[in-house]
Amino acid sequence: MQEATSVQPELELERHYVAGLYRRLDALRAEKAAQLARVRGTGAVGSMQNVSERDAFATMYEDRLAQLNAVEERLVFGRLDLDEEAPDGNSRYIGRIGLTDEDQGRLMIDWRAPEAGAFYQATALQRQGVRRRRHLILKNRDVIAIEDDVLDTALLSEGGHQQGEGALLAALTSKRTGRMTDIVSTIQAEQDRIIRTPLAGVLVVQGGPGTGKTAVALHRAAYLLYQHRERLKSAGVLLVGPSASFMRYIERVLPSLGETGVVMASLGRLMPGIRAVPEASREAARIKGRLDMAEVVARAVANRQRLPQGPRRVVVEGTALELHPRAVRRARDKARATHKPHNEARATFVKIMLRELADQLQEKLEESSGTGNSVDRSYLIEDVRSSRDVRIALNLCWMPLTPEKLIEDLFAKPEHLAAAAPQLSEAERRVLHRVPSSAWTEADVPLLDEAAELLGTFDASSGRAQAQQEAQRQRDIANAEQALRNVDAMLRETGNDGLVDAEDLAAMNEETEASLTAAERAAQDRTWAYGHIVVDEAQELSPMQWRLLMRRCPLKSFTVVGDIAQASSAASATSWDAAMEPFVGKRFTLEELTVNYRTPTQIAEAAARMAQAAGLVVSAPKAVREGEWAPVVDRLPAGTLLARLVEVLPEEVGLADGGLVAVIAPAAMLREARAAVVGLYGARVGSGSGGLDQDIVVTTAKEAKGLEFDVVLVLEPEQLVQEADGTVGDLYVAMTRATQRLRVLAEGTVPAGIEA
Ligand SMILES: Nc1ncnc2c1ncn2[C@@H]1O[C@H](COP(=O)(O)OP(=O)(O)OP(=O)(O)O)[C@@H](O)[C@H]1O
Repeated sequence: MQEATSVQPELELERHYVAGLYRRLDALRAEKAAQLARVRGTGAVGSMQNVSERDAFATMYEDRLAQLNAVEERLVFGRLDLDEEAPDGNSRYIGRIGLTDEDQGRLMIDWRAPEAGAFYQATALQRQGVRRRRHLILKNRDVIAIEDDVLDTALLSEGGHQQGEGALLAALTSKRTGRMTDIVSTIQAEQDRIIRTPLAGVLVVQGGPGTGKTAVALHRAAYLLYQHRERLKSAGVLLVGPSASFMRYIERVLPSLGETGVVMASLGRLMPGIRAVPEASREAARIKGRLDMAEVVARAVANRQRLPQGPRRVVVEGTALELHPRAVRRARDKARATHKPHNEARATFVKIMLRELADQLQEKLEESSGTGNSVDRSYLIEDVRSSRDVRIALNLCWMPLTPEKLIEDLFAKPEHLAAAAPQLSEAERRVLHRVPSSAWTEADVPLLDEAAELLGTFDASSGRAQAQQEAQRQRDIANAEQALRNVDAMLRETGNDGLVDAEDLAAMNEETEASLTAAERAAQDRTWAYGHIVVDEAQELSPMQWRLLMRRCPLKSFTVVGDIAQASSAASATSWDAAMEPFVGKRFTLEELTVNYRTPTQIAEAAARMAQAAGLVVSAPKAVREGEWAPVVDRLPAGTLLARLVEVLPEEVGLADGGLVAVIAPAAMLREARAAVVGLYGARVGSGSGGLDQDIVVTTAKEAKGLEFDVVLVLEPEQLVQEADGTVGDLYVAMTRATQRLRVLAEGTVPAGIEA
């Protein structure tokens, strides 16, 4: 039973309490700022150890200060009144972080703490000891309204309540800003259950459009970091989304939940140092996404370990030697038997070959100088090694390679691809052909990653780069441990006794790894093993992209959210079973979200009807609210679409009333549609999720994936379908981006179902 109260005394009481919470927040901020200034003020003198300790402290205070600053908005949003009288009373305040007073008395509970679970879970049927759940609605630092869910009917007789707009509805109907906000104050029970699922294993969350999958994924990342801070802070959490504009759309949510240590990457950025563009050819994307491309890459690597056609003559210090295919094969087999990556196994190959040639050289020298005159072997090996002939010959057999070079050659040299990919038809191989130095695409990234895995470090003939990396990692860890051991000394040195409490010390213990920027290191290190990976819009991933991500998390701890019906990329999954099977078999848990929080009923139903008419199996979620408008469809004579767009746009912008308007166009129309809209609105027009002052966006369905807008205009739906090889996934996505209003402009046929 939901009630809102405007009873003045209750409101006054909450205002008073919330003002106290903000005072405490201010005090903590001032305290941390002072500690930070003091630590910085100690200067960079002293031993390395002191400097690293000071840096560790500074990072700890910076992190805490950043967290305290991030929670300003809607610091507190709930109160639970309980049956049980606890030592600190029978009310609990729920907020973004935990707060205690100077005497460690509890003022507010972190929403992720187990005791806060009932705020999201309790119902009238299963009260979980909750008598009343109160939502506090804040504007800046002031409580402007309170709204009660009374779960214990005995309380109802207290009277004085009146119906009001729910906190949830208020959140759902608010204007969009182009940036996602957190939902921490209104997480619904089915979402909360998923957010709090234990860390281990693969959790797949299927949900139709607008069911809060992205929101749930982000809150789950924050929850897991809170619950498993020690483990996840050092190993890190990776969050993967479909595009750069999507990453921009969600980037503020985790910081607003006080979490900054998550590595976020779009599919084009999963390989450090590579900034990939979308794959233009759907057919190329489909082929490159196939799992057997892993074998193709493996064969391409093996093919770079070559045998000479026949004996090859090499000259060392004026003496002619022979490189025999037989000897090369023996060395190659031994090098392969090390099971090391290509560049690292090369060292074994080279060593054996140098020995073999040195033997020959020794024999020849001894022959020419008469028996019994032995020659110093170490000189011989050096002579062989420094011979240009030998270097060229050995490189031809086993060239050190970068992943970029291997994959570039694979697609630029038809004979390389033919040898590595006999299973592809000639037509398929032609699709993959491209000129050297082409831009890397999203579909190349997993191939580059596969190649990197099989090639190993480029500078590995000496193993130097790897050794350096390992040494740096060891130094980092040693530094962190040292800093911890000397915490007491540091406290004395900086005069911080008493200001750093046990909690801070514990936090430092946990965060020292982060102070060595686990997230930054992880983002730059292709071989980093994450503690958990969250994948959004996961239906789009190709098998090869999954393979890459599985490699990044050997523990196979994943949160995977998506909607199979929205799949539109060429190599996307047709079911979660099919997507997961190659990697975890049936060992994943499938959860479903069933309520659409974004799209009003009329639009949600139109989109579902259209999808079903096209034969798509959609889990059509129940929309949580009615909209003001039914979808509008303009059927237009040929050649008039853009003129009509220019005509109706001002009306739609007016109806958006300061909110966001998106024009979603087929790729082939994008340029002219943008020109038409820019002609009207100039610099107000943006792309992706829009910029600061860009409240009108012209974009493709692919770019709009995961985003939302108050008003959506879909141009030429039939063409959107054609561009996606006749599938309606993109159109379904486009229609379900609207939070208020949808208008469809069509010169061609209007797909069945859009109109009731
Ligand atoms: N419990 C909630 N309280 C308030 N708002 C919510 C809640 N759940 C979801 N929303 C809002 O609903 C909208 C849709 O959520 P979200 O983008 O996470 O859905 P989605 O399932 O990822 O959608 P899609 O698959 O269509 O991209 C967002 O504006 C989100 O903030």
